[in-house]
Amino acid sequence: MTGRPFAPDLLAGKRILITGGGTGLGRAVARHLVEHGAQVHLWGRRPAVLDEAAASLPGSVHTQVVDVRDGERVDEAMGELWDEHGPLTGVLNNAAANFIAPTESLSPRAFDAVSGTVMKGSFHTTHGAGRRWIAARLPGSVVSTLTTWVWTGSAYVVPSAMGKAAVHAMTMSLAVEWARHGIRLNAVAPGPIPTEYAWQMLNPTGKSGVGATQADQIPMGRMGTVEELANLTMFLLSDACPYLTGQTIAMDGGQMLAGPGTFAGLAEMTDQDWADARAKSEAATAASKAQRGGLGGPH
Ligand SMILES: CCCCCCCCCCC/C=C/C(=O)SCCNC(=O)CCNC(=O)[C@H](O)C(C)(C)COP(=O)(O)OP(=O)(O)OC[C@H]1O[C@@H](n2cnc3c(N)ncnc32)[C@H](O)[C@@H]1OP(=O)(O)O
Ligand SMILES: NC(=O)C1=CN([C@@H]2O[C@H](COP(=O)(O)OP(=O)(O)OC[C@H]3O[C@@H](n4cnc5c(N)ncnc54)[C@H](OP(=O)(O)O)[C@@H]3O)[C@@H](O)[C@H]2O)C=CC1
Repeated sequence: MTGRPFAPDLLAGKRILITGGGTGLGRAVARHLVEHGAQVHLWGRRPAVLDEAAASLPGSVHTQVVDVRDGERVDEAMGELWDEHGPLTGVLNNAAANFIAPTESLSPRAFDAVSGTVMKGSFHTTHGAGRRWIAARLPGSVVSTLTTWVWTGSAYVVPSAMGKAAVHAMTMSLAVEWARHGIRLNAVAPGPIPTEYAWQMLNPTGKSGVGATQADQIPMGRMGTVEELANLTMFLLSDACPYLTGQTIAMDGGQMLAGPGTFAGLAEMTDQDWADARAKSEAATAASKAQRGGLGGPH
């Protein structure tokens, strides 16, 4: 039970941009931001999707049609937003593209479509907000939605893993460069949280539901929830901990750390299995001791 740990005015006075905010996690997090007092701006490429999302959300929500890969359009839209509404206080780099494919089958355009959306899109948006914050001597908070692939990589989604790793590098780099301007950069790396569009890209046939999506291979035995992601994101976009910067926080129920090179699978062992294992290993130790002569245990 996640509950609502924050006061309803946690984000009062905040103006936050969510790229890719018309669907999935971006749209769901937008609802939480609005419900905690923020004015929210949604970017995406499909006007009807953005309009529908904005209409479904309570409170102050605005939309702009922006392809984040287009640096000039990002800067233009950022200027319009600031002129019409005032300075942003935060940015959520959420827009992404992805699909599973054997890497050797990818065309140059396919690589660019995925890696460019993640890497260039996050840079253009962060740069557009950051340079305005610096010019106006205003603080700001940037949060990017990454994946645990920034630490592990992932087969069959190489352009996405490369793009996310680049944004992880941007987060650490600009946290240092812009700290003196009061601009913080952090990131979240969620485990699987099922959304319609992402699952069409990542598990299109049902035959592709391997480790990444299997709840029983996650130590906590379940997928993540939108509420958990929203709470972590809101914490980072709020003034709760201004000293926190440059961090990418995994939120995956322990999935990344329970890899096949670890003993995570031993969670299946029963008490009897453990008793049998102990008896076997103690017998091996006893046999070893018998061969040591005078060189027994510690004194
Ligand atoms: C099993 C479930 C796994 C769960 C994982 C759990 C762990 C969590 C980790 C999740 C991490 C990250 C997830 C995400 O990022 S999900 C986001 C998914 N959402 C989207 O992708 C939305 C946006 N997508 C799109 O806009 C499109 O789908 C696309 C990515 C294709 C980009 O569209 P665009 O219009 O820009 O590009 P084109 O259609 O012109 O295509 C460009 C080139 O790409 C080639 N292409 C397209 N699809 C494929 C494919 N499936 N396989 C190979 N190549 C593809 C296309 O042919 C173009 O190339 P060419 O012109 O050379 O032919
Ligand atoms: N779902 C999950 O389990 C996980 C998701 N994530 C990350 O969370 C984020 C959201 O994913 P999720 O909600 O599942 O997926 P969605 O596909 O629903 O969201 C992606 C959004 O990005 C937008 N978008 C794509 N390309 C562009 C572009 N060039 N310019 C502007 N907007 C664009 C899409 O809208 P449109 O097509 O209209 O432009 C869409 O709204 C992503 O960064 C993803 O990598 C990370 C870990 C796990």
